[in-house]
Amino acid sequence: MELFIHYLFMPYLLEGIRITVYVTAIGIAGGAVLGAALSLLQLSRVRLVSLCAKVYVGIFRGTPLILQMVFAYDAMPRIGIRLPGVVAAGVALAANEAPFIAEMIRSAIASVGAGQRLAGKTLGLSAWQRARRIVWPQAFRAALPAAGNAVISALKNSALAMVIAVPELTLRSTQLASSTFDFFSIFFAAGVWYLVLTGVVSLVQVALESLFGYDRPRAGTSRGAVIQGKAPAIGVGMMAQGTDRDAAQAIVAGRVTESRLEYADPRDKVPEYCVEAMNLRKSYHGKDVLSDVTLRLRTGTTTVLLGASGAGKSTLLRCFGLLETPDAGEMRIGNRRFQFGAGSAAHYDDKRLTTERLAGGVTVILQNFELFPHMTAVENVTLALTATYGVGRRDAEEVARATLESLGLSMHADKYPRHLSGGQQQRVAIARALVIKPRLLLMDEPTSALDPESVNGILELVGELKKKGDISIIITTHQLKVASRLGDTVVFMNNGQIVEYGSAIDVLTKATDPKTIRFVEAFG
Ligand SMILES: Nc1ncnc2c1ncn2[C@@H]1O[C@H](COP(=O)(O)OP(=O)(O)OP(=O)(O)O)[C@@H](O)[C@H]1O
Repeated sequence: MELFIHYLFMPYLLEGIRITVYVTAIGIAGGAVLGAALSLLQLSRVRLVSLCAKVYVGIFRGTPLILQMVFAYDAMPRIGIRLPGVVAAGVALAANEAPFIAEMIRSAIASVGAGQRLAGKTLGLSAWQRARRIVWPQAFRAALPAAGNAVISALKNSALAMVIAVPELTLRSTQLASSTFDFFSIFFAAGVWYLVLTGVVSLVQVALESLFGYDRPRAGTSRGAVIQGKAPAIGVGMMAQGTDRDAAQAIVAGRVTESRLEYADPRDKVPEYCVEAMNLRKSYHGKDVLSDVTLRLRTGTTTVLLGASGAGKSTLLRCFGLLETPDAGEMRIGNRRFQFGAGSAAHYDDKRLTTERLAGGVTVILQNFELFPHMTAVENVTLALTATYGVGRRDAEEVARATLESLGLSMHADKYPRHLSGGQQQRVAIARALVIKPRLLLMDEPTSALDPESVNGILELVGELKKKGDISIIITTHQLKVASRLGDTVVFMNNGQIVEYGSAIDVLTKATDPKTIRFVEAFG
């Protein structure tokens, strides 16, 4: 035992630990930079670039680290690069770790669903803002466990640096043991030090996971607390009441018009129709999903797109929301006109569609809410105000809290989405959409994931929104209850076509199309 303690704190071995940590640090830092570059290069549209990246991955993943260490130390001087052993070992470790880190980054980014990016688009965020505010923070959290493993494996792999005579912990232990023949005490002490180092990495990993996890408690600001302290108001009809809320709404109104991206269409130039579609067509992989859709929806009304699963409702809604571009046809959203297909000279890229969406005051509430899980409810609602409209953080938060309060969510403003019920999450999604004062609100299956009680709550909420009359709403659903309660107009879709159109009562009770009749009978 005495010998073990003696070796445990022996300066000769402690110096070995310092070198081990140094080699590992070079390996991880270099591997992270190289891995990030590799993950980007592998996605390159230039085939030669992506091919080079893949060849690199193939070579460094397929050969032993020990060979790479020897190669870095022996071969580099032949091309005029002479590195000290410690650095050569770190560089070889970095080159070896890079493909694994690239894979870790790629899978962490892929773990952020497409719906999250789409939700960012509905709020008007640019591609850069979506990456920075939505994708990377979630990918970072997803990568933390794998990153901890990568550091631990680099720490252990650094022992291979002994083959190029780097005096790290393992080499020093070996040298010491071969001169004293006290193998057990020396290797036991070295093993304990490796455990301490990997233990520290694990602790840092756990701390980071908890720091960036979705369960950490979040306190509201003092300004938020003032608004939170009031009795919750149920229903959007109450949004206009109460001086705090008026003030908050006035703030956003003022900031929105001052912001860098004003509505291109003034609100007083209200068109008769909020949406006009002429011969819209859309196909995926050669299969027609929308066929010659022609439709006109009056401004200020609520339209329900009804139909069986796969009828094309969501696709049509995404086209109206400028999240998808039809292959052919014409569309008018508010005062903005769009032409698609052969006769159109317009190029609708991501940036143009975002600008048009903002100009038309269009937003979409996606199926399954798509709240950002790394943000609290109030942060979700604040995002579009700060990122898209340039509202200051404090003002934006005040407006967001007021909006949440008006939807009966003041008690939940500082909770993460995973701590909210389905109905509460849907309300937050509605608050996130309403806070930017849309003129056209598109809701994709807003009640499909909810229990009957929450469905009634959402129907009431949208009903109150309708009463305000300054917003046009389009809802997709396959629930007749939604159509009968909310639809001024009901459109029945089948196989990408509109087969029935009229008032809710007409479509639900006097339909002439056989598919519609069967659907109403089956679900009525
Ligand atoms: N991005 C896509 N790529 C390929 N096919 C797609 C895509 N989006 C939709 N589709 C296909 O288009 C058809 C219509 O889908 P859509 O989601 O519009 O129907 P829906 O009526 O909204 O159905 P649901 O009620 O189940 O949401 C389906 O067959 C679907 O598989």
